[in-house]
Amino acid sequence: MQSPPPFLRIGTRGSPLALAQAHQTRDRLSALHGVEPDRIAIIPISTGGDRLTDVPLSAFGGKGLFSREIEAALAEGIIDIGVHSSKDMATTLPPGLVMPVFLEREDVRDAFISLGHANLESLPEGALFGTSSIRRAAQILRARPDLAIVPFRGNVQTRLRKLGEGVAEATLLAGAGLNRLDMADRIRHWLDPEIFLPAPAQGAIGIEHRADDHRTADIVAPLNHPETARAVKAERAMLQILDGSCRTPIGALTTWRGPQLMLVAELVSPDGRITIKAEGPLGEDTAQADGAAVGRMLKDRAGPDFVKVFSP
Ligand SMILES: NCc1[nH]cc(CCC(=O)O)c1CC(=O)O
Repeated sequence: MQSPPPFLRIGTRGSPLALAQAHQTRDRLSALHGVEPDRIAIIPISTGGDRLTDVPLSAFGGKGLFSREIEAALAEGIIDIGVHSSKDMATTLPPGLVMPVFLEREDVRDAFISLGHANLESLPEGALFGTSSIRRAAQILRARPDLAIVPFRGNVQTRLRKLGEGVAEATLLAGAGLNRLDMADRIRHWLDPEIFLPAPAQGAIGIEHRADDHRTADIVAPLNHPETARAVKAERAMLQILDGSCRTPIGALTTWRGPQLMLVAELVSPDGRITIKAEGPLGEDTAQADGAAVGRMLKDRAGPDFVKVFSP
C-alpha cells in the first residue's frame, strides 16, 4: 500500500534547538488541521553555519549563513516551509521568498549561565566570559569592563560542555532556546532586558515560504501571533536601516509602556564604552515603518562615523 503524500514538508537545521522548533511547528500544524503528525515531514538540512563552527559569525558576514541552504531547498520545491530562529535571519530575504508568520514569542531575555557563580556581579575580577556574540560581549564589558571575553561558538549543548571544561567561567544564552530544549534548570540568573537589550527578533520562530505558494500560505497563516509579528517586523526593519549584519552590537526590546507598544534600540561600541539609544512607538499596522524610523534615529545619533566606532 502506498503511503499518502506529505501534507507539508518542513526544512530545518539539524541542531537540537532547530529540531525542537520544527517539532513545535509540526505539532501546532497537526492539531490545527487535524492531520496526523507523520504526514508532516521534518527534513534536516545542514547549513554553512553548522559547518564553520570555529570562526566567529561576525568574521564572515553571519546571518544568512544559517538559512541559505534551507532557502535553496525552498526555491527548488524540495520543502514547503523553513522554520527558523528569526534572529539568525538576514534582514533581506532572497527574491521569491517571504517570512510572514511568527509563532508566539518565547522569553526574549538572555540568561546568565555558570557552574560556579550566581550572577554577573559575583564573577571574580578578570574572569573569562565565553561569548562569540559581539552584542553580548559589548553589553558584558559595559557592565564588567574587567572581564576577559573568550570566543564561544557551537550549539547550546556545545557551549554548556565548554563551560564544564573550564573554557570560560560563565556565558549568556537566549532563555528562549533553553526553555525550548527543556534546559531552563541551567539558568542561574535572568538578565534585565531593559539593560541587556536582547538581539533583534530573539525568541521568535519565523516561518518562511515561497511567495507564490498560496496553499502553504493558507496552511501556516493561522499560526501567526500578531503581537509577535508586529514586534519582530519592527525590530528587523530597525536592524535593516543599520545594516546590522553580525558586525555591529545592536540590541532591541519591544515592550508595552502602558497602552503603547514601544521599540527601544541601542548601539554599543564593542568595548562597551559608548551606548547610543533610540526609541519610538509601534503602531498596529505601521510596525515596519515605525521600526525603520527608530533605526534612522539611532543612525543619526551615532553620527557619520558610526561604522568606524561600532563596527571596527
Ligand atoms: N545564534 C544562535 C541562536 N539563534 C537563536 C537562538 C535562541 C532562540 C531564539 O532566540 O529564538 C540561539 C542561541 C542563543 O543565542 O543562545
